[in-house]
Amino acid sequence: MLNVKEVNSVQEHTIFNLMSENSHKNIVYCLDAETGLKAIIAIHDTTLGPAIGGTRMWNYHNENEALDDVLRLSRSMTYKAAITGLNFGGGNAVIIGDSNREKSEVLMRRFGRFINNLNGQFITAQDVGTNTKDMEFIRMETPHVVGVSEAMGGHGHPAPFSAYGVYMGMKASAKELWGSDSLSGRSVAVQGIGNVGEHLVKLLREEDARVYISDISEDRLTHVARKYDAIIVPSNQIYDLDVDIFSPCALGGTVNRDTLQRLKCSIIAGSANNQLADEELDGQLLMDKGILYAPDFLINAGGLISVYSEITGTGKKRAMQLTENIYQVTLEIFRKSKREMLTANQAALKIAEKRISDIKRMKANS
Ligand SMILES: NC(=O)c1ccc[n+]([C@@H]2O[C@H](COP(=O)([O-])OP(=O)(O)OC[C@H]3O[C@@H](n4cnc5c(N)ncnc54)[C@H](O)[C@@H]3O)[C@@H](O)[C@H]2O)c1
Repeated sequence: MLNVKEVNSVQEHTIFNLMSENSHKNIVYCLDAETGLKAIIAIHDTTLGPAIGGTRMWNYHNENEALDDVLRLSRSMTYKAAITGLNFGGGNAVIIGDSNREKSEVLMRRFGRFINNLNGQFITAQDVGTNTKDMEFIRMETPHVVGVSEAMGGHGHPAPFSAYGVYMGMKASAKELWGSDSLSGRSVAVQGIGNVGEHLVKLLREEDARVYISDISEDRLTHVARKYDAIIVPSNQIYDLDVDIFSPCALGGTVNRDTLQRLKCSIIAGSANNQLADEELDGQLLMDKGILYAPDFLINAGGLISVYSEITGTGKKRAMQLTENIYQVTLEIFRKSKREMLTANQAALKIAEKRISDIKRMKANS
């Protein structure tokens, strides 16, 4: 059996290895016995600006699962900001716990103090399990938070912008595949109808698409099905539907070797971060199967655009215009992917990485 020193060195070795695998810059563990706060903040890259990213509260099975999630989420924020042309770096935070039972004002405010200690290196906003009210609790302890209500000078929840960007990415995918970007009469399966999913269902139904929905929350299902006349399917059957488009809007990793054997769609376009369990392998499998994949970190950037305009004061209208541009960028990515024989994900990553390295060089030389 390992002694404490050996255990520590094994853990240290593992975490450092994980950090260096994707060049993460910083990881902060936040623990507070009084409030029960257990959180991890990961900063991936700050070449373009301060790291920005959501705070997710989720009942992770263990710390490793939380660490894995925050490392992947923070990395995708770096590329999301880069490809969208924003001057932000990538970061993310996760709070370990059940957001329905364990969230409180003091817990969020204590977490806000940890963010404040980073002196602006990390700015946060809503994600799964956190809402506008939580961001306002964090704001009581630090200015480094966005997504607060309009009454407090913010743009409110960024989800409508995220959903609009996903919708634009979906329409661009339809244009690429079918020659028309109309989604009228098309069938779409939306997995996860939370903040983003519900707004997306609204947009799709307004265009007269046939929409199937799944969620682990019965309340959400009943609410969204009634409001938008969407068709409920059991969670485990969403992958087997014979639909045109699959839209993952819950958690990451739902496009993987197992689900790819079941999916019958022609397009995958959704809001969830890190949809591909294995970017390289699953990206290639998608290509081999002839499924067009709209890269998640590109088409779900509407929320980031919204909080960027909150910080810069450029207004909601401008944020919507920038979000609409996701349509054009998605088409460009598909063209690059065909031209250079890359998966769509690789093509998008290449553009994002180039912007980061160009700016890094420019800064180093001036
Ligand atoms: N909120 C934003 O503006 C934004 C921006 C970019 C990316 N995203 C990503 O989009 C996704 C959704 O974000 P959100 O803000 O709507 O979160 P949310 O918490 O409001 O909604 C997530 C929904 O998914 C459901 N869900 C969880 N596991 C599920 C499963 N296995 N099957 C079906 N449903 C399941 C939850 O019950 C919930 O209703 C997340 O991956 C998030 O990181 C969100």
